[in-house]
Order: sequence, then structure tokens, then C-alpha cells
Amino acid sequence: MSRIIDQAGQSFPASFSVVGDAREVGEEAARFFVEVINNNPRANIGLATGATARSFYTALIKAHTELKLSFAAVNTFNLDEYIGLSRSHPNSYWNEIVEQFGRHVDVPLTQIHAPDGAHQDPEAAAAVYEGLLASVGGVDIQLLGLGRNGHIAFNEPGSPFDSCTRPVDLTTSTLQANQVHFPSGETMPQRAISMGIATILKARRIVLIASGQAKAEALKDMLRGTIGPHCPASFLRAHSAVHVIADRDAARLVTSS
Ligand SMILES: N[C@@H]1[C@@H](O)[C@H](O)[C@@H](COP(=O)(O)O)O[C@@H]1O
Repeated sequence: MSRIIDQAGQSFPASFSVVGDAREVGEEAARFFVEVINNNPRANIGLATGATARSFYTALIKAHTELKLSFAAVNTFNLDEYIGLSRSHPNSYWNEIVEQFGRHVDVPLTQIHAPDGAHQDPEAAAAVYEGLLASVGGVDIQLLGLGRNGHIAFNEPGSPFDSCTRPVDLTTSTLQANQVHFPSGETMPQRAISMGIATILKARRIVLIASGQAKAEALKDMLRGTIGPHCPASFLRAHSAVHVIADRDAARLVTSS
């Protein structure tokens, strides 16, 4: 894959790995986080939910059990949370991070952070979260998945470059993709609190993961299309330390082989 050189002469992405399958995507992504935590055991790490991230958490847990990597002083920050779900709801994103990762390592659950989806005033909860991120000195390394429509976190198409953490409406595409995670008959939340584009771009390093054919168009738009709110992930091209990891299916429209 050829790099994109923007007007400032910057190369994007900083690195691009195409691996065989979803498991390898997670393993490759975890290497970046292990390196950051080895260098700084008190690192602030930004976490993503979703199916693609599962193998990433499996790899981090393996680093804990086999390499004795400690998360005891790490703080984690979710990208987003559904509005209307308390932390204890089985489908809350806070709970997803605890179940997939937190309870399998030595991070105290008080150091797992997410926007408060149950707050009566979502605007206020979003502002509190943005303030929390600033008060801890920002995120050292942020994991991002990629929505089929090019969203990152829950920044749906139309999200502005300068957006901060805020309440957002989910699009039909996202609702269809995520409804499967809720029990049949249960209507999923239609809104969420999400870190904004500007919030995400403050992270010192970003690792974006994509797996499967359903992400191929979005990955192509992100890397090759015009930069703009129609494809929120394209705004990542304004950041100098983005590492993209995709499996062959997701990368099929941006690789020649
Ligand atoms: N809000 C989440 C994102 O943070 C996630 O990265 C993305 C991809 O999810 P998946 O890996 O399940 O396709 O969509 C969800 O809607």
C-alpha cells in the first residue's frame, strides 16, 4: 500500500499492516499497547468496543498472563457509551470492557472510565468526560475500530472535525450493525455519548483496526477518498501517528494483491 503524502509533506498512515485474519489484527494491535505500557506503566489507554476488538483484548490478557504485563497503574478510557444504559447493564460499553478485558487482568475497575450513559443530562456527562480526559493529561494510545459507514467511535457521517465529546444520534446503518449484540426483542439505545473527532485526534498515538469485507469500502474511503465529514475516519489523516492494521478482507480495495 502506498502512503499518502499530504500537503504538509506528512506520510499517512505512519504504518499500515495487512495481516491474515481477525485474530492477527488484534495481536498486531496489542503489540503497540504492550510497548506503550512497558515504557509507561501508568499510561492512559483509549479503548474501543465491538467485534473487531475482541482478539485485541485476548492478546492483552495473554500479555498479562504470559509476559506478566501489569495494568495495575493503567487508566482506560472508553470511546463511547450508550445513552440510557447504566454501567451495570450487560450491553453497556463500560461493562463490555470489564467483561472482555478488565476482569481478566489486574486493572482496578475504578480505573476503567467511560462516559456516564445513565446521567440525566447527557450534555453535562459529555462535558465531564471531556474534562476528565484533559485532567489526566490525555490519552497515550487510542484503539479505534471502523464503522461500515466510516464512523470512528460514534462519530457518524456529518461529524465535524472540531467536535468534542457529546451526545450523538446513531444512524440506521450503525443501529442495524449493533442491534445483534442486544437480546432479541430488546430495542437498543438510539443515542450515545461519544468522544469527538477533535478529542480522538488529541491522542498521542492511534491504532485503527479493521477486519472483514464489510469494512473494505470504509477503509478505502478513509485512506484514499477526500477528507471530510462524509467519512469521519478520513480526519485521521490530520494525525501523524496513526497505525492502521487490517486483515486481507478489509484491505482488499487498497492493496494490489
Ligand atoms: N461504537 C463502536 C465503535 O467504537 C466500533 O469501533 C465500531 C466497529 O465495531 P465492530 O468491530 O463490531 O464492527 O462500531 C461501534 O459502533
